[in-house]
This record gives sequence, C-alpha cells and structure tokens, in this order.
Amino acid sequence: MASSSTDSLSPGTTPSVAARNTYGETERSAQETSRGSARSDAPAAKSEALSGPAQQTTGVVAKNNPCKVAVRDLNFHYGDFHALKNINVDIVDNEVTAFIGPSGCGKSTLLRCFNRIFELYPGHKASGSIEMDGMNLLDRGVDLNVLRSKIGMVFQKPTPFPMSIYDNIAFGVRLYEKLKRHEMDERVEWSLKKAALWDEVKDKLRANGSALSGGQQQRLCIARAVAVKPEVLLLDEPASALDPVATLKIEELVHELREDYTIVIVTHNMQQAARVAGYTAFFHLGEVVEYADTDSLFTNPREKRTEDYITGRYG
Ligand SMILES: Nc1ncnc2c1ncn2[C@@H]1O[C@H](COP(=O)(O)OP(=O)(O)OP(=O)(O)O)[C@@H](O)[C@H]1O
Repeated sequence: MASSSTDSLSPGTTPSVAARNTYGETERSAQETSRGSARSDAPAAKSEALSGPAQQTTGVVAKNNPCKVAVRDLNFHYGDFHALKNINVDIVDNEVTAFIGPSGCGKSTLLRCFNRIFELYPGHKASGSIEMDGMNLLDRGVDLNVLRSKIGMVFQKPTPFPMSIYDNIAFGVRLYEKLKRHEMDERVEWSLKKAALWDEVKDKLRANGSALSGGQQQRLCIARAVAVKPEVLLLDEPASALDPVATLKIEELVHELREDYTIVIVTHNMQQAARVAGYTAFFHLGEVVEYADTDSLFTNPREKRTEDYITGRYG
C-alpha cells in the first residue's frame, strides 16, 4: 500500500478501494515467544475475512468484520506541534488492533483521542472525526461521561484507586448506574472474573487494591474498565511494567476479552502485537504508514518503513 495518509485505511484494502470508502456505510520482553502462539485461530479467520469481500465492499472491512470506530482525516496538535497527520483508520469490531511504531510516533496520542482525555489539557486539539455508532466522538455535544463509559482505558502503569478491591470496581459503576447491593456484588464478581482475577482476590475484596502485585493491579484496572460494560477497550502498553508471567496473563486476557469488546492496544513489543492482535497499524512520525491484518503486516509488509521497523533496522 502506498504510504498515503489521506487514504481511508481498512486493513487489507488497497488505497483505491479505501479511497472509495465512505463512513456512512460503516456501522458501527522476555515474554517474547514465537509469533502467533496465542492466536492460532486468528490468521485463518483474518485471511478469510479479508479475502474477496474486503476488496469489494465499501465502508466495512468485511462482511463479518464491520468497523466499530472509523477515524477520518484526524489531525492532532499539542500547541504548535502537529502530532497526528491525517489519520484514517477503521477499527474492526470485536477484534484486537495493535498500534506499533517507534517512540513518539503518535500511538498514545491517537488512543487518547478516542475518549477525548486530551481535553483535560489546554492547547491540545483534535480535528477530523472519530465515528462510532453513527456519532462523531469529537462533536462538542457528545456527553463525555457517556463516551467514557463506552470507551474504557487502561494505562501503562497500574493505577488502582487508594481504596478496597471491591470499591475499585464499584466506584466507576456507581457513576453510571444505581445498583442494589446484591447487584453490585454480582457486577464486582463478574468484572473480576472477566479480568481473570477473581480466584486470587475473592477472599480479600476489602483489602486495599494497592496491596496487590503489579500484575494483579493491572488486572484490577482492566476489571475496573470492564465493570462499566464499555464497547471499546483502550490499552496503552498495559504490560510494559510487568514481568513475563504477569505479561502472559494480560495477553491471555486480551485474547479472551476480544470476544466481547473491541480492543485497541498500544505496544512496543512486536511479538506481543503478533500474539494478541488480529490487525496492526504501524505508525511513524505521526502518520499511519501501513495497516493490515497482523499476519500480512509482519510477513509481507508493503512499505519499506514498516519492513525496516519490524526487522529492527530502526526504532
Ligand atoms: N503533552 C504533550 N505536549 C507536547 N507534546 C507531546 C505531549 N505528549 C506527547 N507529545 C509529543 O507528541 C508526539 C507523540 O507522542 P505519543 O506519546 O503519542 O507517542 P507514542 O508513539 O505513544 O510514544 P511512546 O511509544 O514513547 O509512548 C511525540 O513527539 C511527543 O513528544
């Protein structure tokens, strides 16, 4: 694919096809083991999904793989600094999409655009559109509370609140829903089970969240994000502060969560991207250089910059 940051990029589509797409039709480190081990089922499904229909349909990635979030002509400025340049990307529904690229290329910035967390800081400005379920998330009228309940985020460093494990989960839920006590108990258990943490904490729900190990804290943060039942989960290098065992748990968890959520993960670890993501976007200097199903991007990159990066020539 030509390095065309102005084309609308659906993974696997050619620029000409992508350029015809219109959003209106979209609906909606030591741990580095061999590639694909956690996603043995993924390449076949991806190839199938991307063959044929993906080249012909407009606005959707493939018949069974609709776009959940469509980024169109997105530009982002930190004051005078142009950090994201004409980004056009379709995030596939119920899949894991990895953002990779050298430090400072804009991966986290794009993630922060999805839930508009950048607005907490003056001088940070996004233009263009990020469409989800027929709504431009950048529109002024969008209720940020609703937006952030639909798009959850987990940060690089585990950030449990200074309260009990139970309240770490219940706190966010209370912002959006009025649940009876037994309903809240059920939600807490459900979330902790989703985050594969229940068995480890079920007997100490009143203990402080910060008393957990780093890996457990990160899973608590994932449980907290999942508890409000978001549609999209943004994970910004969720395992970078964790040891290999904890990292593996997070990766397994991401793999399982994709059944229920659309997940975007920023990672510096290409093996991790290959293990967990169905689709991967390679960023460089504020542009998306290439976006494809993960298998194709790693085995048959179309852009020299992508190839140089994944083969370790720079970055
Ligand atoms: N608050 C800020 N103010 C000014 N510039 C910023 C700010 N945050 C990020 N930048 C700049 O924007 C660019 C993109 O940063 P971003 O954090 O998105 O990169 P990244 O690809 O996620 O990097 P890393 O992999 O190191 O986390 C970088 O040049 C960075 O220096």
